[in-house]
Amino acid sequence: MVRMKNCSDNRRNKRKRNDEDKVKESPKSDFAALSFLKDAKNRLHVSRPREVVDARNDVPIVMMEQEIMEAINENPTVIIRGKAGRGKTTQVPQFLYEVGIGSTGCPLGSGIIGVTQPRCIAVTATAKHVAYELGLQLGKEMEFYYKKSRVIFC
Ligand SMILES: Nc1ncnc2c1ncn2[C@@H]1O[C@H](COP(=O)(O)OP(=O)(O)OP(=O)(O)O)[C@@H](O)[C@H]1O
Repeated sequence: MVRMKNCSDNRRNKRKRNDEDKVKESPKSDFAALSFLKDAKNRLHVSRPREVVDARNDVPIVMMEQEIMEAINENPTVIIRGKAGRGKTTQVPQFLYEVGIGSTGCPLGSGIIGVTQPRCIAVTATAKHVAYELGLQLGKEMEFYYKKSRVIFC
């Protein structure tokens, strides 16, 4: 599980330092999939508008991109727990998209990056927001559906 950190909490800061030590002790470079994800040629080019770049800097989860991607690389299932508005829904799909997950040749599997939402209105709003942040055309490069299952597919 990746748990999002609250910097004002001393206990969590202590845990953060411990986590950093663990990362130093166990280099992750042996994983084939991680090599793929780190290889710049597999990354998809995303050109975000300046205001999007600035806005994303204020979203807490963006600072945890590397930690989250390493967890995804090493585990079949990853649970990310964090307060509302921290960026789980809108940012994690962007992390995946940018490194080429879902694209042909990815060792973690090709296909789609799928996001679910519990309400129709959230489906539309989230899809529009993520498409805007990634500079993708909704309906062409990114799709969304809300039928009985209320599932959004990006
Ligand atoms: N449709 C939207 N329009 C504008 N800004 C949005 C939209 N959706 C999300 N955001 C912005 O992105 C930030 C992260 O939102 P996101 O939905 O990814 O958080 P979350 O951690 O998934 O929250 P929750 O647990 O409630 O689903 C929000 O704080 C908000 O500033």
